Amino acid sequence: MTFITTPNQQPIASHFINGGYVEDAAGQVITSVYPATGMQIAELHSATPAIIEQALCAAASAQKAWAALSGTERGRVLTRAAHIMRDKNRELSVLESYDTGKPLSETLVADAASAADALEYFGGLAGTLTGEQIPVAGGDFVYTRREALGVCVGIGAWNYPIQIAAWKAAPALACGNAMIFKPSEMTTLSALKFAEILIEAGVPAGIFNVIQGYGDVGAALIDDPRVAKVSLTGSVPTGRKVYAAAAAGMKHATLELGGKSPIVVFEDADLENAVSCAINGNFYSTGQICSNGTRVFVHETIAEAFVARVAERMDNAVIGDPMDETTTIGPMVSAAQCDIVEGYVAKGIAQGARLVKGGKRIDRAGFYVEPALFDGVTDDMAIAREEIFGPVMSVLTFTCEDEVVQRANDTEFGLAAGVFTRDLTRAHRVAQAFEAGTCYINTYNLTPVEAPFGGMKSSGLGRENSKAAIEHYSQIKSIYVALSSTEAPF
Ligand SMILES: NC(=O)c1ccc[n+]([C@@H]2O[C@H](COP(=O)([O-])OP(=O)(O)OC[C@H]3O[C@@H](n4cnc5c(N)ncnc54)[C@H](O)[C@@H]3O)[C@@H](O)[C@H]2O)c1
Repeated sequence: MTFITTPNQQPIASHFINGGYVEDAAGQVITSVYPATGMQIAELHSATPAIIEQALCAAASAQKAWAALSGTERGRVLTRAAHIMRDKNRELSVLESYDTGKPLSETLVADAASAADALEYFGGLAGTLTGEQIPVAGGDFVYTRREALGVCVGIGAWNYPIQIAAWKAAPALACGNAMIFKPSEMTTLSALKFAEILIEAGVPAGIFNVIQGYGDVGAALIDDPRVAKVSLTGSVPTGRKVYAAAAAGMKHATLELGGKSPIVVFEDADLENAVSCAINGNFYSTGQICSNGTRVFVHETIAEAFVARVAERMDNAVIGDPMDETTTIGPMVSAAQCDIVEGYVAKGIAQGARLVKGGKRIDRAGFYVEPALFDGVTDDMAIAREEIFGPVMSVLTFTCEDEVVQRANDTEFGLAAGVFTRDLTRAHRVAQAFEAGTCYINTYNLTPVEAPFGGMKSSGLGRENSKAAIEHYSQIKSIYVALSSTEAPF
């Protein structure tokens, strides 16, 4: 086994407010750990009330001037930021791999690159955001303006830190809002670099701020009357708390939450394609993806062949050093996340599922666990009902379409779903019957910025990416214009 080094990744300071780094050492310590070694790479501080106040003041005082620019001017800056991100893709990817433990083979293509896509897409859209002119009785008319909400708060999860920051900031800034972003306390580093890049591109100071902290910092931001909106990426329990806090202040909310998504493989599917997509849809990012298809329903006539092929291909996984570009499975983000996986593997076995392979903690430094494959899983088992957020694939069998659609939808979640079949009408029929925000036919887990992404049921509210995101970062004002005088009854 090769020795993995743990280079220091200490940022200039913990927070980025009003165009520069800021520190307040009185804040609770947040230790950043490299998941491949378990060793510290940085030490930051949670935001104190003084830091929170500084960020709110900066955002509130910068926002109106930013909103007063034309959309084209705002878009030009965001597009420039996209180019800078692409130029710095390797540097950002290396940092993201240190922060999350995800292999560089992934971060080079999926993290900063996706963030750059968001900046480019919403930069292009910014100049096209217009209202409409509505003729009404008597020659009068109404025109509408699409206006910014004001100060928005973004709160991130730890699995895709820079992508989450950009998926929230790009539409927010395109619409003329300011943002305060609180990364997950597990992955504090890349949002600071993202803030630096926005400044370098010409985003005015105060328009995008990063403050670190645990849940209490996120909660304090949402409660502040200067905040108009919160967008959270996180778990369902946190989503419920954030939605309740937003409701109390009558604020806008976008919630990107967890899932337990189904992949349905019919007997006529291209088996190798379905196997590839199930592998990606369960083990990419070591299974730490909200939309993963962790309930794989396979038609009973091909289930044996499907499981055998997945198991065979799992032998080709390269588990190891995230910085080695041949590595395809890195560590999990934390020891706690490994414990959760081990707990679910034990529950799966105890409840009668067959562990085909994997699922064991790997005896080495860092937070490594083998990807796990279960078959013989039934709908009532914990591994088929609860979000694990780790590399555990559960294979269930089915007999007919109506039955599998009903079982696929029998969950509190509704984030994503996939169907694999060569029958075109069945593919569309099943995709339309899925109760999920993002559905796939003969592929899985692709999230291009042009397409809406988000959940139904407990998986969330609102949509990120695409033109749909604009609705969630702007509000419409109607202005009635009278062309004649108004009569009064007296
Ligand atoms: N739907 C999506 O787009 C998407 C994407 C990635 C991850 N996720 C979900 O995120 C979860 C994993 O991430 P996690 O463990 O970081 O989630 P989490 O819910 O524990 O934390 C998410 C964020 O919320 C903050 N937070 C916690 N309590 C808060 C409160 N009361 N008020 C405000 N903020 C608070 C945390 O500090 C963190 O920044 C999984 O459930 C996963 O499915 C969803």
